[in-house]
Amino acid sequence: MQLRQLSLINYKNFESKELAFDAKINCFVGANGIGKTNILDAIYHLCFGKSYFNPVSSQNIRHGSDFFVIDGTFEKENREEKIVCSLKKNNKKIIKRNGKAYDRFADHIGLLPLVIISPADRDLIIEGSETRRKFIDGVISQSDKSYLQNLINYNKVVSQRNALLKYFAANRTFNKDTLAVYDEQMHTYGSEIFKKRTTFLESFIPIFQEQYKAITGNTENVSLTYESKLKSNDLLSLLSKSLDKDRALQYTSVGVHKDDLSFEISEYPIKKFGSQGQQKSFLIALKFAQFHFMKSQSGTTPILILDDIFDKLDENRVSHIITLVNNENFGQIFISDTHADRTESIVKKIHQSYKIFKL
Ligand SMILES: Nc1ncnc2c1ncn2[C@@H]1O[C@H](COP(=O)(O)OP(=O)(O)OP(=O)(O)O)[C@@H](O)[C@H]1O
Repeated sequence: MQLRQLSLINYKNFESKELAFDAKINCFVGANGIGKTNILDAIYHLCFGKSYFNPVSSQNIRHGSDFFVIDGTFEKENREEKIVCSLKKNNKKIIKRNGKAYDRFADHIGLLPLVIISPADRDLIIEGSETRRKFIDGVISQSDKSYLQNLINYNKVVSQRNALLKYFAANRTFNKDTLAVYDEQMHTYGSEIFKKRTTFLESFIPIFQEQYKAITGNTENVSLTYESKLKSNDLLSLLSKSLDKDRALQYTSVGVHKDDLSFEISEYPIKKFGSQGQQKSFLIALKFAQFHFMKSQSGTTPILILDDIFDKLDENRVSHIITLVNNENFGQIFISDTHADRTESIVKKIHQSYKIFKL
């Protein structure tokens, strides 16, 4: 799959921009704040219907304008896919595929697989567990629509259960039977989510380990572990055990909405004990593993976006990444970097066709 052309109107700092891409490697180079990441984000926007960096859609409209349009022509399995994503201030966003607007944006997800690696991914290491759950859920949902539906149903039941716990506390009352209805539903949806997360991670973790070894030259010992209380108990008994606690807290303290991933280097949390380069390598391995997983699930080679990934990596690691990109049949790649010379010398080593856009 590849993106052939991109045109932007009033998207972030671009009033108007037209770009035609190389089928393999495209690099955006230029000074800080010039708009390199904004172009990458526009590509992400076309594939996912939203920005990777700014979830408030209206803030992606260029200051002083009242709409944006992103227009891209992709080629997937020898078919042209023309995607237009537009937003007018105070209106709903519209995403059109070959001239036809989607009723549900969720239907667009998965059509154009893409993996992005950006400095913002550091949140996966430093932020709370929600970011890591979102990562797993995002990867699984792209190839499994029923997982996404289960997740939506589960989250709805959790908020209803929380509202009920609050109601009980406010009115100094309690009804075991009403709560049991929610517990049953949480158990049904939650067990399915737990099963799919477990199966996903069983195949994902070895790919991740392989990628990390390839990036670092097998010099470090890292681990990625799925943490869930459902590993040792079913959700119904967990809910029953934590009933007194939940009533006191007025929210549901156990369930798959509390699952996490633990990231360790030499058996210590990478958040506290990993260097910046080690953390970056860990994130790149995580995203490369996502790339391979998505490729095997969808049969389509995702677009790969590498936003500013070379900073803080030593020459060895950069050269291992180049070897990986060379060997492993990656498809179209978009790269941003502030150093034009560094980028050119790196992409030359990839031995593929490339285009450099100086912004
Ligand atoms: N809605 C908007 N309207 C106008 N300009 C915007 C808007 N949103 C962001 N910008 C501008 O976009 C610029 C940032 O662009 P971007 O993040 O793409 O830079 P970059 O080239 O990747 O820089 P760096 O090398 O520092 O990462 C900033 O100057 C910012 O003010």
